[in-house]
Amino acid sequence: MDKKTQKKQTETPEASRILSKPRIFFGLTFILFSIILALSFISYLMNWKADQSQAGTMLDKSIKSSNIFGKAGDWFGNIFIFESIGIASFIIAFLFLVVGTLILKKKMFKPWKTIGHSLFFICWLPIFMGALTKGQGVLGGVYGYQIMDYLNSIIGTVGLWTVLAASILLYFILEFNLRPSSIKSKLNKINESTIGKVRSMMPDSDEDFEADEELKEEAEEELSNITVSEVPDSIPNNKIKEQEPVNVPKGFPEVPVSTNIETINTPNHTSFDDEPKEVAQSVSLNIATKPVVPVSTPEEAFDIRPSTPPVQNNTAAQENIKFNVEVAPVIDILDDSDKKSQELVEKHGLYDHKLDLANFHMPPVDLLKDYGNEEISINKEELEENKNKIVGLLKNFNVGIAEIKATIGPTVTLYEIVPEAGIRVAAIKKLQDDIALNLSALGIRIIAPMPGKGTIGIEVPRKNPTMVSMRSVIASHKFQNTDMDLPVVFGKTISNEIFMADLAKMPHLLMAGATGQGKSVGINAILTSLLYKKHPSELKFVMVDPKKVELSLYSKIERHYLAKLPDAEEAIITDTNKVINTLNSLCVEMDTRYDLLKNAFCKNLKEYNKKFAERKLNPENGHRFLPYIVLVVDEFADLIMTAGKEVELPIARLAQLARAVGIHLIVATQRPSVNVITGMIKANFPARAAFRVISSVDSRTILDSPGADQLIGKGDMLYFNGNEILRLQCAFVDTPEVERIAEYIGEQKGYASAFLLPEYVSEDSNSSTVGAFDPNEKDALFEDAARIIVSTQQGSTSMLQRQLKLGYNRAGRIMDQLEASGIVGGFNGAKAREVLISDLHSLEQFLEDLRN
Ligand SMILES: Nc1ncnc2c1ncn2[C@@H]1O[C@H](COP(=O)(O)OP(=O)(O)OP(=O)(O)O)[C@@H](O)[C@H]1O
Repeated sequence: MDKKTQKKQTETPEASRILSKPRIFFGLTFILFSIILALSFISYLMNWKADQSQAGTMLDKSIKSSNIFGKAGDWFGNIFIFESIGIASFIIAFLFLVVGTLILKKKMFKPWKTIGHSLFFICWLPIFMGALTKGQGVLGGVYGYQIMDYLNSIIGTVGLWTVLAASILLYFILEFNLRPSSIKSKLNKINESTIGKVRSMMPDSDEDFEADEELKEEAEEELSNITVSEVPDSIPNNKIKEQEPVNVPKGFPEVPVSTNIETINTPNHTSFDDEPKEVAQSVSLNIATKPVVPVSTPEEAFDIRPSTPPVQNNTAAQENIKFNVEVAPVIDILDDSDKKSQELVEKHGLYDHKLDLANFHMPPVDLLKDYGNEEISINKEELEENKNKIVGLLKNFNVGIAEIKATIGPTVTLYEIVPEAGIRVAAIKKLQDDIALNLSALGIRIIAPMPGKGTIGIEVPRKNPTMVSMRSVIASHKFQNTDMDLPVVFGKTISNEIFMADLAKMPHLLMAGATGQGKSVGINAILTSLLYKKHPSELKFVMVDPKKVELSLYSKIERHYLAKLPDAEEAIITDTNKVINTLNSLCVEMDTRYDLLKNAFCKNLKEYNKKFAERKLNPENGHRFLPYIVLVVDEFADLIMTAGKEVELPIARLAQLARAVGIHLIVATQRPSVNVITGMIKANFPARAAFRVISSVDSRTILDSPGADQLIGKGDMLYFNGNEILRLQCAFVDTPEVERIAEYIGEQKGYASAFLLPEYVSEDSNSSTVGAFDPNEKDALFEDAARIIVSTQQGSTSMLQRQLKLGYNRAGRIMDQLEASGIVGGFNGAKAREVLISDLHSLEQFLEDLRN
């Protein structure tokens, strides 16, 4: 069956029209035979009396026949007309014609319908002719007469005629859909000459033998007549034909009157005036298939109201019901704390974290050096030379090029190649190393294929690169109008666009690059962009610089932007031991921040600070405005070498958890080897920046792919954002520029000290750091704190914060005093401290002793 359908599908219309020879032969034979039969019958009817005697004398040459087809004609006439069905024999001849046309693939007749009609008349006509001629003549044939005679004897003459009339009537009603309304509408239509029009527009109307088809069309026209307002005159006839599925069913089914009837408008309503039920039928069918047409004036609508009284009653009833609509007022339910915060906001306004340094001025762009014209110059000779080199080289590897396009960036030109049809990118990818070797000039990087482009990219360094100055990117519209939380402008892309990323979203950055390749400049570019965008109250840096010289420039901004441990002399940490304490202190700060966020029901720092600004968080409960903290670690390899796991663990912990509380890490290293950038660290630093590294192994360590070893240095970098690798030219900011910025900030009024990180006391230095207890210096809340701790038996600083409504630092100091006095044990990591006094009575005695 499948084969058949396939065959059918593959046959073109022309092919299907070509007839095979047997087909032609048999088709024509049938048609010819039908003609012979018909002519024989006609001839027989004219001479049957004379010829009847000749029947059975077929082989007797002496007897001549008057039939135009001779004795054969006589024989046919005798067999079919006389001895069988009378003039209904013509239907037999006609059926031969139908079969002939079907064999010849002439779709003149619908075979099954034609056979159906023919059979009816083959049965009906002989009886009718038999009854009409009362057996005289040959018009009814022997069968016709005998059946008529038989029926006559059973049901009588009247009964016979009734049966004949009823059967022909039923035939017309069922087959041709003849009912009074359609006859009437047909007559109307004829009057309006629409049938003539429609038929003339139909392509094969002359071939349309079927009377029922014609009647169907008339029924459709009748429908289209009802919806004349919707069907423009210009709609061709085939549009009307499309309505065939809406054909009026043969059995006149009862169609319920739609309630939408009133909205139907028809200009022809007069033709249905006397038959409202019929109208309702047609209309509801229309509703099912066509959109309802709104009525402008109800008078123009159908006169069908009697058939739809419930609708009117309903409408009337609906009109009488009073219908009130009330819009519920939006009830703003404020709990006590919300009310209080609203009152505070009304009284003092939103909390402004910048107020402490209200007169602070952000550094102006002028502090950055103007390096002059940064427009990219196009060197046509260089472009041509590189192009020829690339085309020639790829030819050596049998890689044809269909198209080549160059995009000139600040330091490199990207040649995008569309390979010739048939050359697979995978094949070129295989050749990547060979091509790179052949294009051995430093800095060539092949990207096969270019992500999302289907081309191959070859990056070739320019002979005269254009420098990207920090000033140009900071002054750019893009940077000035950014809404990023921690905007970092790296430089420009290969297509000379300014590239920015949000450190808050990165959320931590791993940087690598061999010495002298631009890593320090890169860190300065990052810090500069943050300094140009963030107020000192919003951002604090924790700087770790084992090399001691790289970040020392920033010491001037200590009281504005830097954070340090309470006991640290300098904010920029250079001592490995202090680095460990600082990193752990950051972990404590992270935990504290999580506690604060949890108590404030906030998911992240931004939400928390917003709530705090709206005065919804009480500072007495330890809440405070939380600045972003950016930890910058230069020479990470050095730290790992000296402190190993002690550094790696807090870094990994911070990297894993700190993003939500606004602590972000920038970790830079010269040697991106696997023992420095361990799997644990790498997994938590999705954003990576690679300057030129020494080997492709290093490149793979930092970026998980080669390429960083092919860079040309001087700020040429690859940036991996977790999805794709981008080649960038890092913005250049020189040391004097950074100095100027630091000076500008440092000269302004700052905080009393650097932002103090929570104190972290390592287990082995417990006794040494918490000094001896001095009762004279004890905090005013010392005794209250001691009572809380002993009564709850929990040595927790955050509990003290909550209970005594203290800030973290004061609570921490009290806890240190409690430890020094021997009420609580030493710092116990994440766990609460041990409480050394078991009950309040003992405590009171202890406090009494202390007082004395
Ligand atoms: N973005 C840049 N644009 C132009 N030149 C740059 C850029 N970055 C660095 N350079 C040049 O490269 C030199 C070295 O840069 P940088 O000091 O940043 O290297 P480094 O990788 O930090 O080296 P080290 O690790 O030894 O400190 C700079 O003095 C400068 O001349």
